[in-house]
Amino acid sequence: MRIAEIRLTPVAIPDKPLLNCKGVHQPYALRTIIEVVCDDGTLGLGESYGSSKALAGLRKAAPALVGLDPFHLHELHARVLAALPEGGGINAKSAVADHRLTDVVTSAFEVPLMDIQGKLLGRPLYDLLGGKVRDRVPFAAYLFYKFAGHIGEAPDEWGEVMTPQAMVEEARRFVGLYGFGSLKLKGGVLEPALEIETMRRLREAFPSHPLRIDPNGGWTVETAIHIARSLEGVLEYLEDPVIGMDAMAEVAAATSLPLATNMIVLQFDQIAEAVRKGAVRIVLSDHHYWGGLRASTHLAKVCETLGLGVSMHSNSHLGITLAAMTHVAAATPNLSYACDTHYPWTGVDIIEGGPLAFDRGTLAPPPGPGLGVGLDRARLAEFAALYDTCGVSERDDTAYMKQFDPGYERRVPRW
Ligand SMILES: O=C([O-])C(=O)C[C@H](O)[C@@H](O)C(=O)[O-]
Repeated sequence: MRIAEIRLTPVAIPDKPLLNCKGVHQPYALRTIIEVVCDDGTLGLGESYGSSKALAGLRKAAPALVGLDPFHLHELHARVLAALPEGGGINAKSAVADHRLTDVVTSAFEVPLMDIQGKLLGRPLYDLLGGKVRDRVPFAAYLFYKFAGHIGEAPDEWGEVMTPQAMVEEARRFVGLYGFGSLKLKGGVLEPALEIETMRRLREAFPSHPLRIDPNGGWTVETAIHIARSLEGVLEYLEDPVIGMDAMAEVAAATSLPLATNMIVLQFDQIAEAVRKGAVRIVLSDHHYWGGLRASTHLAKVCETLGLGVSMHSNSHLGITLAAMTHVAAATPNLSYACDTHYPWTGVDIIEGGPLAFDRGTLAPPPGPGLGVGLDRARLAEFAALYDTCGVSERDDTAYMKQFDPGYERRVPRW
């Protein structure tokens, strides 16, 4: 059996005006849906970033994969490296490092190949990762400060969330609708005193929910140490308070709170320095850029060996990604924190049966062989058409923020 055809479909999905330290989410988030078809007709599904750089990398590598045995994942990586000899970075979120394009592209194709493997074997994907160690995977509510609505539009159903009290209401709604048992706040948006107050109010309102805050490196070392010390005993961990390995190490040394990251440890060769410097105690995995699902379980093993915790990062995404995250989380013994997910914010999907439903904040890996999800082709066509017409071709939270506030400047750190 060999790969016969690969189809790449960029899609745009409606998103909410969610704030972070660099601006605000545009009205549409971009993704690429990947279909890998084998010569016997078996179809594997995947989902990756929708930025033009990611799409260009996927498009360039795809022809080189025709003829590949879907079980030969080392060869997949070798073919991606050969097809993208210039390499390069993608999806920069920090001053430290980009995600490696070749890892992103390998990851993007590894998921559909493993979906195919599962379908051929008649086994769920988690069985190809060592079998599941939990039946249900816990996810965290991903709380955002937000504007009431997009420019020129009526307020959305979540309304404006720009105060600590409004955030408690957002959290109540998330917990009420989805049953989430952990809460993560996207910070770096309001001035530090207000974000400290937000976390304290969340603690009062949800006394037993683990809490975390992630300003995406939006604080100076001084601010971060102040906030960390103020929230000791309140948070389970503090994610990427500052930019850079040395700055993270300085904050880590000044607080008892464990620091987590998806900004200073993005690939395997950054782990050793982080450990040497004592910069982080928890690494956030993400199969989209760590090299795939198997690489995510390898990361977990490395973290276990080094005494680091493992949690899971997300970006705006659809159900193929959520299914993949759930399979890998189900098969990762030491993934001991609830996974991040943006999924409820978009609330639409291109998978058959509509969006996957959380129960008590958890998801079971979809049943059936492979990933366990199929494509709703009408919905795929709808969001592909939206990609062509929506006017968004790159994520640029800062440019969109300037439409709300012409004086806004991108500053990291901001506070
Ligand atoms: O944990 C993170 O760093 C993220 O979730 C990255 C995202 O891009 C987040 O900052 C967002 O959606 O604004």
